[in-house]
Amino acid sequence: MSGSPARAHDAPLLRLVGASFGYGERVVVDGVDLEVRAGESVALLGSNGSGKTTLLRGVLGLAARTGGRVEMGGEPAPSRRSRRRTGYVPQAMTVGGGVPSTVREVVATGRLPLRPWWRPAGRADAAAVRAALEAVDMASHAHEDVTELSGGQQRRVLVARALAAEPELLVLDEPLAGVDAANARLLADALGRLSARGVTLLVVTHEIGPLADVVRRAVVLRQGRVVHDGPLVPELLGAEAVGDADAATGAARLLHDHHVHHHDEDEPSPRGWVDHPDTRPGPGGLAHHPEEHDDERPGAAAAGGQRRG
Ligand SMILES: Nc1ncnc2c1ncn2[C@@H]1O[C@H](COP(=O)(O)OP(=O)(O)OP(=O)(O)O)[C@@H](O)[C@H]1O
Repeated sequence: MSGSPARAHDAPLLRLVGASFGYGERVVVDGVDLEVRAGESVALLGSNGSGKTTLLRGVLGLAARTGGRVEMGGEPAPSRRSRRRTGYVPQAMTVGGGVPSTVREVVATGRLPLRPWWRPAGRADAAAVRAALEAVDMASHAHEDVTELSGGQQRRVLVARALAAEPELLVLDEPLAGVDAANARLLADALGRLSARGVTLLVVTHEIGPLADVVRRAVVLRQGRVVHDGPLVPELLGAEAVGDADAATGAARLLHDHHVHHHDEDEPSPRGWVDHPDTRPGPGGLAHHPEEHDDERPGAAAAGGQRRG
């Protein structure tokens, strides 16, 4: 492979090449190679402490990279542009706080990184917020105080906040942890719909549960290294939740001849799951980078993604 980055239209949405991440001197994720194509739904599995969260944080630039490289659409990441294309729902976070806010207000904060601070929210922002709320079935709660919602509903609000920035890649850390069965089902259904619309999902989870209908591919980490990367299959379901990497590796062997996770499907429809009143290509975005609001926008090709399924 040449040293130059792949052209954006050929490149996986996310690529890790020998990527290592850690804290201080300590390397937690060690030399991981991983490619996620636009439109894929990938679960990141492994036992406690195997490095799942650190890998996500490394991809997002929240944990230090100690080796290798990360690319998004063939370009070095994290970058301002890659952050715009990525939505992040952190682990075990709720929306509690001293100041009462409505659900809609919280979700609207997901739009802040996309516009200069002096520009008031416009129709495109309103449409994106509405679509994000509808995507997680929370539109009917738009005017309620978030602090009065259940934990599971709050989790859906946080997913909506990430969606409000119209990300191409949605990264979720244990989205179902502590969520009751009914809300877990609703959340999984919402993720399934997003996936069907072309949003790429990378989900850290201990409990596949209802996500089994959504996730197509499993990457299992053990002590910071990938020990399985392939289809999510029943053999693996029995092993992953308890972090049984040996069983996962066995499943990987069973699946050796079934590299089905990059199956070609119909060409994707653009990501446009929000009907904007204006037609400017929607950038991705990360709700936690309010300082990033210049007018450099990813082009329509990047915004639409090149779904390979
Ligand atoms: N901020 C930090 N500073 C130092 N070490 C950390 C930090 N965060 C995590 N670690 C260590 O990195 C290792 C991997 O943690 P990480 O949270 O990535 O694992 P995980 O697979 O997500 O675990 P879990 O399933 O319990 O969330 C652990 O040993 C943890 O103690």
